[in-house]
Formats: sequence, structure tokens, C-alpha cells
Amino acid sequence: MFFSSKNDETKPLLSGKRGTKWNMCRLVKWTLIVICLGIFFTSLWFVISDYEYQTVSKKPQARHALHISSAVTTNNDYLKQCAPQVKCDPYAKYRSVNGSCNNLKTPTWGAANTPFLRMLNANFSDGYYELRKQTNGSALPSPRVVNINVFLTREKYRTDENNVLLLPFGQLLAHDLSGLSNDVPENEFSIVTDCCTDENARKTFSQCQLVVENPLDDPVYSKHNIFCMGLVRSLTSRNYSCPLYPTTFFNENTHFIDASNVYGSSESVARRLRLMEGGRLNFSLSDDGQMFCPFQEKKKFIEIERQNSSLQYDTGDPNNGNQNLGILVMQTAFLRFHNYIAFELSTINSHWSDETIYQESRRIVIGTIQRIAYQDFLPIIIGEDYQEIYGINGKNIYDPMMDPSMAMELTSAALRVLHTIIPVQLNFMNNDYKIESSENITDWMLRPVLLPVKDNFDKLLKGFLETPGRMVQPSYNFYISNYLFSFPKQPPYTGRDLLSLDIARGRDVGLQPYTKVKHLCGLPLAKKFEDLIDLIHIKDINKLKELYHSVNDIDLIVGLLLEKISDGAIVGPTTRCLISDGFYRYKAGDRFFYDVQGQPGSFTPEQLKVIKKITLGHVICAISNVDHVQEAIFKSIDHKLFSTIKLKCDNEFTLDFEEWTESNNRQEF
Ligand code: HEM
Ligand SMILES: [Ca+2]
Repeated sequence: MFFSSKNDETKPLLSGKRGTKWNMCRLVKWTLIVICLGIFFTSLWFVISDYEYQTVSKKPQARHALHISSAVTTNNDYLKQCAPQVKCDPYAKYRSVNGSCNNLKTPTWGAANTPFLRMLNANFSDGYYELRKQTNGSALPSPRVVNINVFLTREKYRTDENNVLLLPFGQLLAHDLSGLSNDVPENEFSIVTDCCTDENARKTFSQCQLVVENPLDDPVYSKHNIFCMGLVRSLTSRNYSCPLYPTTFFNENTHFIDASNVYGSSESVARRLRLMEGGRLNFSLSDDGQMFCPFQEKKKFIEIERQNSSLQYDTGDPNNGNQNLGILVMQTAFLRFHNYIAFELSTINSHWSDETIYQESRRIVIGTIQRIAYQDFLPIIIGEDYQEIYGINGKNIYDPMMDPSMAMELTSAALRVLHTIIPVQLNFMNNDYKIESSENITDWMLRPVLLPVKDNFDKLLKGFLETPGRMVQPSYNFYISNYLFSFPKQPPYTGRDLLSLDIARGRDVGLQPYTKVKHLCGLPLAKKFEDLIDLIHIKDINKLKELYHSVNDIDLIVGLLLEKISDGAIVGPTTRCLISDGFYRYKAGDRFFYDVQGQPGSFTPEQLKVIKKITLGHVICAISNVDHVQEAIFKSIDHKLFSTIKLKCDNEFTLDFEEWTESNNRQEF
């Protein structure tokens, strides 16, 4: 209205070159015009200032000097060439299962089956897909040789102030944020090919380019005449009918922290995992009636059949849910927690539909995981002070300009630095703090058969809480460095080396070498090996000199593992920089983040207060028979010395969902 009247009124003024004769009529007319203009400009001022206020709050948050940004020009190619048209409901209260429509302007941002973000351009020797070479054109050293010479023999058997629980929670988080599958070579009869044993495979299948050569003097494998580790390359966007240049990799899981490994990253998986009754998730019962993820028939496992168990669980993360007993305990814990909340909510609101209970419970579970991730987990990894300075702790920092995608450098290198905390064994402990047994993690990979037996779930949880974790150090434990996924009913040395795998994966996805990423993080550029002295010990620099042609050839994860640990953190500065960047973006780029206000999916302020109080201790108390937990849930506390620090579940960790009562008129459904 206002603008159209403005247009009408201003027309004569703009084209006003007619002769003037001042009369009463004109005076009245001009007085009116002046008044109108006054009103117009005053209103315009208010509109502009309000608009400015709104746009300021919608602009990217003032980024701190520590923040980094992607320097890649091809990140948006997917949007231009392959992204589907997605229609979003801006008023939807619940996040979609596949993560789309979180960002209303770029609906595919953060959705499952969309590309990982690159912080630096891909580094392939042909610019497209071939593995990186050294700067002098020669092949990079075998990842196994790098492990043997730099890391393998320096393991320290020291324990940490953090407990083992940090590990499975960290892994749960890692696989919530990221999923990249192997591109398994199959022959024309769909039979999986082993790149090591099949002579022709290495020539025929490009996927086999990643096989690792074990040296003749390998301390473990050579004794058994094993000179090849059959690693394969990852699925690329081409497998999703999206040919991008250079080769681009898709995240199969939603990039957000949204418990996608509990609920699935697609509608079909989410539907399969639901009971469709009482808002609950589907489950199976063990012989003595305990709840577990649904049992599923042994399924055809990728690569070679390495699972020797008929039992597998169905989870939202088909690739990793059964990987080891630790992550399975977490999968089970959050499945139970969902069903616990669903039961509580259905008791309070007996008229709610299955859908409402499911979505509301899911929203609480996701909020809980996010809260634990940012309040309890992350400060241990990057340091409390740094997290604060970086701006990660800011409240309600949603920024629609923020790309929430997982970075390739983070998932294929920096987050994997936490593989150093994997211990050899997991302890089964009873409520009297007695270790009843211990099992090697590597003996039970993809074999979850131990979990539903007797009280093993509770005993594992208690063991996680009470066992000091492995001290972070530049070396993976010996078992995980040699015996990962050994063949069923075969000796452990038929397994692989996780560190070789991590180095190889970095090359597979085209990561830039360590020095370039370090520089992106604002740290000094290195021209010669000696320039690394600020962060890497001279002894290690000398070892690297023997392996790599130039300082600018060092694999990213190799440099990250060798960096001196930063104050207050358990990782070095480049790892910290990449993790901080990621976790800032997964928060600021998530419209459904639990503390975001003013969105259709926001918790009420009263509900938010409840969410902010739910710790992993509450979750453990709600879903297990563990009866005491410590408030600092990831800290290892000697129960003999500090028995009073352990709090009783019944007294201290009760949950109350009264704020979700519909009759409170706080909710509209
Ligand atoms: C017992 C504990 C763990 C084991 C046995 C384990 C093992 C593995 C294996 C075998 C892979 C696949 C490697 C590849 O093919 O490239 C992997 C990937 C990965 N791991 Fe771990 N891991 C563990 C814990 C953790 C933890 C605590 C973190 C970090 C908090 C972590 C972060 C990652 C990440 C980010 C990936 C890449 C995920 C993807 O995109 O698919 N892992 N891990
Ligand atoms: Ca996710």
C-alpha cells in the first residue's frame, strides 16, 4: 500500500518540469506531499533499520580469527549439476530423516548422499582420481612402511584421566556425522573380488589401487608370508550417477548430529527401524528379556565375508552398527533411551499418535546427543577454553549461510586421530566394581554375539565407566595395528592395520599433504623438513625425512598424529583446528540444533532447561542396571579413593518430561 502510494505521489515530482504558479491549491498540494514524504522517509528509516537488524542476525556470525574457510571452487558443483529439486515445508516441526530441508535456501545441505565438503582442493596425481604422488613424481611410501617406521613400536602403556566411555561415544558421534563405504570390486557374477589374492584384479579394477604392500621385513605379516593388505577405494559420486570433476565423495549418512545411526538416513531405513506402535523403535529381546536392536539375518557383508557370527543387529548405520562391542553398546543404549522416552511421553499424553510420540522422542534423543557432544565430549578433545574462544559455546547461533557438511579432511584424517585412544581390551565389570572378564576388541569385531548374553551389556557399560582410557599418543595399539577384521576362524594376523588404512584412505579421497592443511589453519608454512620443528619432535622429523621425498609430501594423518598436543586438549593444533571448524559448522549450520530458538522445531524455554540437564549419566541410569555413575561422565575416578563422587542413579539421575504435557498448553500438535 505504502509503496504504491509512494510511486503515485512521486511520479509528478520526478517528471516535474512544468511551469510553476504558486497558488493555494499548489501550496496545499505541496504541503501534503512534504508530509507524505516525511511519513514515507520516517517509515523507510524504520523499515531499513529493522531490516538491517534482521539481516545482521541472519548474516554469518562474526567469524573469529581462528575460524577457517574452505578455499575450494568445486564445492558447489554438486548443487549446479546433480542436486535434486527439493520442496520444503518451512513450518515443519521435525527434521527430515535424510537431513534435507534443514537449510531452506539450500535444502540439500547436510542431507545424506551429498558430497563431503573440501577445505582444500583435491589432490590426485592426474587431477581427477589417480592417487597422489610425491612432489618429485615418485610413489608415496607404503602406508604400512610409514606405520612400522614411525608409529608401531613406540606404544606406551599409559592410561588416561578419561575413561573408556569416551571411545564408544566418540565413535557413535563419528558415524552419526559421516559414512563412506568401500567400492567393493565384484566380478560379472557379483562375486566379491579379493584384490590381494586375485592376480588379475589389481589390473582390472581401479578399486584395487588402494592395496597396501607390506614390506619384506614386516614385524608381523612377513613371518606369515603376507605381503599385501587388500584395501579398496571408496564409492564416489559416480556411483550415485553424479560424475563430478575432480572425484567427489558422498556422505551416506546425514552430515548433522541427528542420531542418524539410531534412526537411519533414509525414509525406508527409518520405517524399517520403527515399531509403528507407541512411538517406539523396533527391538528384539534377549533370552532373559533385555532390549536390543532388532536381530537381523546374517546379511551379505561388504568385501570378504569376515563376520563369523550368525547374529547381526539392525541399526540406522548399516556399515558400522555391528563393528565392535563398544559402538553396539551405544547403539543399544540410545535405542533403549528412545523407547524409554516414548513410554514416558505416551504415559503423559495418552492421546498422542505413534507419529507424535516417535518424533518428540527422537527430538529429545537428538538434543541429548548434541548436548553431550558439545558440553561433555568436545571440551575434552579440543579443550574447554579453546572451545569458548572459538565461539562454539555461543547460544542459539544458527546461521542460514553456514554449510553444515562434514569436511573430507576431518572425516578422513583429523577425527581419526582419536583412533589412538582405542584400547586393546574392554573390561566386563559388575556393580561391585569387580572386573569379571576382559575381551580383545579385535576378537569380536562384526561379532556381536557376546552382547545379549546374561548381564554383559551392563557389565560392559560399567567397564567403560570405570576403566581408565588409553592415553592419546602417536601410535595405535598393537592389536588394532595388525589384527583388525581378521578372517573368521583364522589367526589374528590375517587382519589389517587400522593406521595403514587411515593413511591409505587419506590418499584415496585426495587429501592434501599435512603442511598445506596446517597452513590453512594459520600455522607457518614449511619449506623444508626442519620447519616442522615448532610442532613435531626432531626425532620424528628425521624419520619422516627418510620416508618422504619432501616435507610437502607427508600424509595429513601422519603429521596430525605427530603434532605436540595443544594445551588443555588431547590433540595437536591442526587437528584441533579441523575439529573446531567442523563442530562449529554442525552447530551453527543446523536449524534444528537443540538450543535454536524461534524456529518451528524449537524446544520451549522450559523444555530446553530439561534437555540441558540430560547427561550421559541420565541415559545410562535410564537404560541399564548400572546403579552409580560419576557426574563428569568421561572421567576415570578411582572408586576406592573417591567413592562419594559416584552418584546414585535413583537419587541424582531421574528424568521428568512433564514439560511435554500437552495439557500445559505449552505445545500445539
Ligand atoms: C573401537 C573403536 C574403533 C574402531 C575399531 C574403529 C575402526 C574404524 C574403521 C575400521 C574405519 C573404516 C576405515 C576405512 O575404511 O577408511 C573407521 C572409520 C572412521 N573412524 Fe573409527 N574406529 C573406532 C573408533 C573411532 C573413534 C573413537 C572415532 C572418533 C571419535 C573414530 C572416527 C572415525 C571416522 C571419522 C571414520 C570415517 C567414517 C566414515 O566416513 O565412514 N573412530 N574406524
Ligand atoms: Ca547424522
